[in-house]
Amino acid sequence: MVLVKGIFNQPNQLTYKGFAPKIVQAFKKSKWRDNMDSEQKQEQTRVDRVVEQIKTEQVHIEDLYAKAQQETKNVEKNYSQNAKVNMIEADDRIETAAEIQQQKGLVARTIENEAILNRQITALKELEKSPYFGRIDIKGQDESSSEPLYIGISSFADQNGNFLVYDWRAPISNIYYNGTLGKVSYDTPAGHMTTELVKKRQFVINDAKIVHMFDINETVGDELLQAALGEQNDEYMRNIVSTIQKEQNDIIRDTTSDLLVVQGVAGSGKTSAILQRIAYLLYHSRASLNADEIVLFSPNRLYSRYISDVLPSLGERNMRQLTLAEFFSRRFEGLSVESLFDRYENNPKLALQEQALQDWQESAECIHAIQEYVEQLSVADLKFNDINHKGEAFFAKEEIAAIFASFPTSISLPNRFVKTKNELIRRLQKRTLQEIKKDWVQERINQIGDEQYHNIVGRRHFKSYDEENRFIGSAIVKQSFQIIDDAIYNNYFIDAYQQYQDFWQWTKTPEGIHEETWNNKINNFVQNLEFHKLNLTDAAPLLMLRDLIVGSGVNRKFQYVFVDEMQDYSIAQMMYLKHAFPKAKFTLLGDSEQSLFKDVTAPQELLDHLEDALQVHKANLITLNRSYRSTAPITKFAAALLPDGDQIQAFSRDGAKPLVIESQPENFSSNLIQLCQTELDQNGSVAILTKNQTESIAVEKLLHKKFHTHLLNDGDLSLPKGLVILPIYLAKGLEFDSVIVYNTSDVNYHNTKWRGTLYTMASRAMHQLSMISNGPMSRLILDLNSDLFEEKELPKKSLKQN
Ligand SMILES: Nc1ncnc2c1ncn2[C@@H]1O[C@H](COP(=O)(O)OP(=O)(O)OP(=O)(O)O)[C@@H](O)[C@H]1O
Repeated sequence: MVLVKGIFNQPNQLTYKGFAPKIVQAFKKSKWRDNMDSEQKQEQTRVDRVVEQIKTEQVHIEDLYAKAQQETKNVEKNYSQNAKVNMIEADDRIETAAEIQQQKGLVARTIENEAILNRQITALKELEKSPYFGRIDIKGQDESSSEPLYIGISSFADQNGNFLVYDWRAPISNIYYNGTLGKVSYDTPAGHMTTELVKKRQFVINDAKIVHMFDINETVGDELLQAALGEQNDEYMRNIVSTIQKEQNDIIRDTTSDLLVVQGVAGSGKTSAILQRIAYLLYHSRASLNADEIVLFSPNRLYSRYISDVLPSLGERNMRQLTLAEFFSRRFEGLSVESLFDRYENNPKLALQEQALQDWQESAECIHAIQEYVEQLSVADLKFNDINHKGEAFFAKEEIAAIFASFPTSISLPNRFVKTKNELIRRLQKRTLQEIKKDWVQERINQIGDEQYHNIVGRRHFKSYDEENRFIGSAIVKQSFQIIDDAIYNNYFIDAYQQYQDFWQWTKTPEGIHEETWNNKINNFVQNLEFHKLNLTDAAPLLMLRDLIVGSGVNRKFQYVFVDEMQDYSIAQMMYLKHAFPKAKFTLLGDSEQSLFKDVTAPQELLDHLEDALQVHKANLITLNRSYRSTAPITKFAAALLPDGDQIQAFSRDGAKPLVIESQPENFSSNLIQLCQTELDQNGSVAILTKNQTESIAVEKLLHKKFHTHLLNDGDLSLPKGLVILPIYLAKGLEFDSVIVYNTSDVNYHNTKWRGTLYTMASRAMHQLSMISNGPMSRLILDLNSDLFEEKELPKKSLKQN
């Protein structure tokens, strides 16, 4: 047992969920019992004192906040007055513009100031309820006594600058998470420090009252974790700062790796770890990193919403969040890019040849082939498009090619492309000036209505009729030529799709892929284009090709990229992300066993592939094998579904064994209804997980008259309480109090390739798991050791009642 010493003030009241009665008994008799009252009293006195100071500080900050709000109002008022004046004369305009700029800066600063104070108030309110969760007593080498330090969600100092609470992210706090009693070390900006850890204590403080106190020796005691995990599922994920485990702490505090790969079993805290990692990074690089420079690729929008509260609860702003489908859609305007879910729903089975081709397209070799192709391109190979205006070529492709060819080949392809763009813009400006003199423009000027005149002219004064005529003419032509300007700006004068086809003709058919499969692929690509569709497998290579030619698509602003559920990404997609965010450090998390689309890859092999493909200097692999989400019986059951599941360690939390219910077709509906009712009676959130959307729709039809059901789909943004029905791919990253896996019949889950899917479904359950089949149960389940589950025959009587 990790517990060294426990101190309870009121042992009889130890009803806190998750605390074993054995522990309570042990401490009732414990020899430290005599000290308990006085120690906890002392700690409570300190809590009271700190809370008093927090309250005083809160009053002070609230006062500053009120003043800041007033200041923002004043500055904004000033700004809008300044913005109105002096727009008539050119000189005045320049002066006003400068003033407005200055005022804008002022507004932004006061708003920022207000936001900082607001965040401080929120943090203080949290601290007031629970000022800290940990205490470490450390003793320097030459010191005779130890010094206690208290650790909480944010730091708090008294008026003399003495820290009453240390932020959990402060260098010294690392000892709390990492150190066992004895000699410990920690890193500070000033270097590596060593000290002696003489005491480590955990607190549960609710509403400024100490509910529990433990003295522990190891990272963070199981007791507190038990309590945290025993609670019911929330609509939003919670932060885990008071119970971070050692391996999770390694992920959170890694600041040196360019590529951090985390392979963690289901429920091992990968998502939690990255969110606390983001909070940690924001704290440590406060001056040089802000939340807008971090992007998290999430599996779906439900997940995005589910995790959206963690960073704010730690006093930080959320990072940007995107799904891969959203990212691609933004880059292919006008095309509908297949999502992972479309692929899963529509095309689960590929013939061997098609699979081989898809594997190639998703590999590093495909991206390398694209790079080689682009390097050898000559002007003659480039597929230029005419830029059209009113059905005619405004810039013919021959003219564009000639401009391009006029730049020396010593200049890189993307640079020649940019120069071509600039030349086209120059030519467009010249033609704009010529166009003004044309009859159609003069006619339009003569017909111009009052409203349009005012829109164009505003409050300007002209010295002559000619000047006014030129001004209005230029506005009319610019409006008409806008489409050309856009085409140049968006690189529409290169036909990336034709170029991509050319790449397919140029590149050698990879080994093992038949010529026919290859040609079919090209035809299929062209056909899809006609319907404005693009296969997901084509997205990364096509974007890479386009970006390498035109030199676009790169965002150097982002410093960190996080990818959750990385097992659902291809290496080609990862390479594209690295290309798109060249300055970013990458943290990739996943569980290859939860892959719905691919085979399992060993963690080290995956890291080697990624290290190679992403060309990073410092790569680090961390594996997490302990699963926290589910009770031990559920984790053991889920692990047994996998051929190599024995590496998964269950966290010791008791619970009922998973239920396995085989129903005859005639009883299936009533059994399912009965099961739902039982689960709803006992749990806040119950999810029926299906293989796909079609099944989900069928379940909803069956149940909606009996229950208030929520059928979830790709577009849903929030996770309601009660009974939800969703396909497994939408449940990625989520968890529910109770999970019912729908129709685990042998017909539905016959093949061993479904093991990963069943594992993913089972591992979504926190407290209760049921598998219900229509007809004979899947062998994948029945073949498990029968100790792992409880087979349940639902009583006929109650079935009739339903
Ligand atoms: N150290 C911890 N303290 C308290 N709770 C934890 C801790 N680690 C994980 N958990 C809890 O365990 C559950 C699973 O965590 P999380 O979702 O981060 O795991 P995951 O590895 O991303 O899971 P999956 O891959 O299955 O989606 C969450 O409820 C989380 O709050």
